[in-house]
Amino acid sequence: MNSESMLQVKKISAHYGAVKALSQVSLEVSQGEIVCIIGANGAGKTTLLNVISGLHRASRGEVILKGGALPPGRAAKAVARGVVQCPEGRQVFAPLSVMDNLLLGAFLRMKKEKARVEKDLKQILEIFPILEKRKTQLAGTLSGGEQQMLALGRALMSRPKVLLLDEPSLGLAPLFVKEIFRIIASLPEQKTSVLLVEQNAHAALKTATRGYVMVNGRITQSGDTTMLLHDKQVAEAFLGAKCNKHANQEKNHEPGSLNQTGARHP
Ligand SMILES: Nc1ncnc2c1ncn2[C@@H]1O[C@H](COP(=O)(O)OP(=O)(O)OP(=O)(O)O)[C@@H](O)[C@H]1O
Repeated sequence: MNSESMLQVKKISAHYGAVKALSQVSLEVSQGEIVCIIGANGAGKTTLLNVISGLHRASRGEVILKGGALPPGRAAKAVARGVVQCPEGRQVFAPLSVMDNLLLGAFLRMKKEKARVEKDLKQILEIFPILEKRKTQLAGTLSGGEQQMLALGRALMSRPKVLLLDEPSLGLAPLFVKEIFRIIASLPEQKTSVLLVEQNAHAALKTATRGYVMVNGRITQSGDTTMLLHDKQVAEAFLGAKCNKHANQEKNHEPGSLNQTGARHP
């Protein structure tokens, strides 16, 4: 990693009763970096985001933001420190207008930074023209793609240091998917660090600079996304036939150097 570390996850284990969902998971995100986690259904990706955002308490390990530990299981504290999660399934406030949903994203900043919040609102409406068009419409009446834009816009209204994105492209039409990833790719310009969880592994690996592969609650591979995109195991497991073909063309590439130091994770 070549710049300042923003988020560090250190040896996190997490359980649901007797079920172990995460085992010794460690990862790092630098300032203004986009990092993705890819993995099959049930691999533990959402659980990891929930641990980072304080929604689920880990049984072991710690989450460090800019050098200081986040108190485990304290979601409000995590938000106040700048860690904001955009959950799977959008979860916008259906009976409120688009505008009110966006303003709720800036709830903690409203008293002290009113002028700044208004400026940010203007900027968000520029980034998401669809929300500008529908700003008085009730959020529950928006299409799925529009709700996803709103959820992302609302998260950005809090000016997060670290944005945790859980399946932002889930169930969206291709045009919306393209637009969502275009916006995500632009976030480092605002110095926002992004940890992106996606089933659409190809789009995630194209958008992020580094990636982690999660299998059964463990990180099994990590490294530069260009490398992961060309890794045979990743291609076979997550990228489908089209990319398999691409990966097979690179038969001589031995995927042995997948983390930053060139070693595969155990
Ligand atoms: N509330 C819960 N109670 C019990 N087990 C849970 C709970 N939530 C998740 N799990 C289990 O923990 C494991 C990890 O689930 P998690 O939702 O983190 O996976 P995921 O990688 O995000 O999956 P998906 O891509 O399908 O959303 C799974 O085996 C799941 O069944």
